[in-house]
Amino acid sequence: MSENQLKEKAKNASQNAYAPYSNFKVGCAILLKSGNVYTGCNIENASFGLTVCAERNAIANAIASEGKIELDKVVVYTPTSTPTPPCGACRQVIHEFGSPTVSSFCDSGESTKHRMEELLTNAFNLNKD
Ligand SMILES: O=c1ccn([C@H]2C[C@H](O)[C@@H](CO)O2)c(=O)[nH]1
Ligand SMILES: [Zn+2]
Repeated sequence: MSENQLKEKAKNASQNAYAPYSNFKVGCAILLKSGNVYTGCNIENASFGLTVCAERNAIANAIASEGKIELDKVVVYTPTSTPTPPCGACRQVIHEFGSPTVSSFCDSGESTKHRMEELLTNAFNLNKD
């Protein structure tokens, strides 16, 4: 699936966001190495800390359907005038499932594209022996 098709899916997913507190509806589409695509939106909670981002919900959706996953591309839509790459928590969770490209786009049409290593340098890993 093309980057533009992934953008369309991410923006569509944002329409399902539950964001009554921030009114900031985010959507995410992820392309797996398997070739399949999953989406997610942010889901807020009255207990603010329980809010889950669009990116992590997309990953949860993929794992619920496929079990083991490997991320190829992550595309995020935010309702902003400049592209907004994922928050730190999402970067660490994306890192858990591969080293995808991460694209962010917004309402101005502007977009950014980063490799995971740029977004999360020296990532935390459990290097047990
Ligand atoms: O990477 C991010 C950062 C924030 N949000 C959501 C969480 C919250 O509902 C709203 C404002 O922070 O945006 C995401 O979906 N992804
Ligand atoms: Zn996040």
